[in-house]
Amino acid sequence: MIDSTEMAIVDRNAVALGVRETNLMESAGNAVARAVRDLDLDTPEIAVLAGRGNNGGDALTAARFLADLNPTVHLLGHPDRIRSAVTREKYDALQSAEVATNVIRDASALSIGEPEVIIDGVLGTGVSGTPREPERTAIQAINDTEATVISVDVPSGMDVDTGERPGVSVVADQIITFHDTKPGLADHENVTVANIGIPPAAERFTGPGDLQRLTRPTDAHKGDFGRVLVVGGGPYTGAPALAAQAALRAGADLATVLTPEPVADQVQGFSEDLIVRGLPGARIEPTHVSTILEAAADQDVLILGPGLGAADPTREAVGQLLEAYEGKAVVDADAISVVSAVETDASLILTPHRGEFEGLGGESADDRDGWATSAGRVAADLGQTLLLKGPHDVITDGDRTRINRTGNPGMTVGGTGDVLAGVTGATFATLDPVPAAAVAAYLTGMAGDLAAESRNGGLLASDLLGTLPSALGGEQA
Ligand SMILES: NC(=O)C1=CN([C@@H]2O[C@H](COP(=O)(O)OP(=O)(O)OC[C@H]3O[C@@H](n4cnc5c(N)ncnc54)[C@H](O)[C@@H]3O)[C@@H](O)[C@H]2O)[C@H](O)CC1
Ligand SMILES: [K+]
Repeated sequence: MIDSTEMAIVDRNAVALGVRETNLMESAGNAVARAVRDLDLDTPEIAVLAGRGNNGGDALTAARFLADLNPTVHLLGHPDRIRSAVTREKYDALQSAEVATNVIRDASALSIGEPEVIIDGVLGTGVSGTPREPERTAIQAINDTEATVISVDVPSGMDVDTGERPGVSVVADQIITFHDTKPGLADHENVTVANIGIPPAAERFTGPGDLQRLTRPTDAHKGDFGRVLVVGGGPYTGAPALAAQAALRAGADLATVLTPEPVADQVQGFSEDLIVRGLPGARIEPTHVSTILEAAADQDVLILGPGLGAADPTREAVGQLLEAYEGKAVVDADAISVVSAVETDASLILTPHRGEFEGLGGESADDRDGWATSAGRVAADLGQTLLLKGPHDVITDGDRTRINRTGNPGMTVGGTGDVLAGVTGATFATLDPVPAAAVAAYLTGMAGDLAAESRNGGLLASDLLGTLPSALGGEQA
């Protein structure tokens, strides 16, 4: 079962793996054509109703596979308004093959007669709201016939995630859906899931499709995209600054750093973009917990750990903080080992490297699947989400597991973990834990790959601050 957001991500990640969209559409169209032939009708009259999106493209492809049965195609709109090149390519092939086509410029021009079979390629997962003209008239015309109706992917007009039919929608005899079933099809008794050649890797591995989760509405305003609070520093000063800057570069609106007084000026010195507040004393300790909780109250995500050090008072403070905090937090570095010792109602993403992971009771493994299994077990035991860093990162909450393959050996340089923690804080502000960690791992690794591309060696963690915006924009190394 996969919803339309995940399907669009998987679709894009399949293309990034090298599976061409035109081939996906060929497989989709062929599956629909096979369903028509399986009706075993003797030279049936077939009407193909195609919208201007890729759902229409699938239907046009099916028409070509059925050309020997002389189908009639009804294209809803002028060919020049076909949305994608791949659908336009299928349309052009039909025209070259002289398959009978009516271009429906206006709903009143639609006349589909009394076909025995209708292929419903009017609207698919790209529908938004109630069907407008001429799709609306097409849907009604389909429902007014006695034909056997085969819907491409989803019955046109249905919201495939909810099954709702806000306006008119096709009453299908059969639905040929692609790759995996969809939530809205659960109640339909005749759904066929067609494998269209999208490999499981397109779901398991992160890719550029994951960035679709970060789309921003245009009417956004300050703070919509996340206020993050970094609690770090003490023995170290660069770490909290890197994490906070990375959060901003990855899309957070505001980054505040709470750090011990003696280093507050140094941390501020790294960047005027940060809001830095000092806490009394040389390190974070239990007396600071109430101040931190108060500051965290109007933030979206806490990033706990960069540069904190492992002194006992600091560990004690981290434990008290986690026991009292009920929001979202990224837990990194020395703060990680405290998590297994406390009860918390917070929603956490832990970002351990392998050593910190073993400190949580994780078992080392000699292959990626072994690490993934072990990480799933630790995540399930903790009831939290893990982003286990490695040559390939493992993201898991014990139920869903993703693998991130971006990044390069140059990123073992100090500070990249702080950057990852910051990026994760930014994504976690607007996404659920597993998608947030998956996008963050992909982005940080891609930023590292882009930075490494323009150098041979000598990568610095701060270089990633410069390439994160390109990675966010979908640029690939
Ligand atoms: N997921 C896969 O692996 C594959 C999916 N395929 C097919 O692609 C469609 C989704 O295509 P998309 O272009 O995103 O959208 P649609 O074709 O569903 O519709 C968009 C089309 O319709 C117009 N539109 C949107 N809302 C309305 C409305 N309320 N009234 C009228 N018109 C509307 C919009 O303007 C566009 O023109 C998926 O379902 C699959 O069938 C791939 O082809 C194969 C792989
Ligand atoms: K459809």
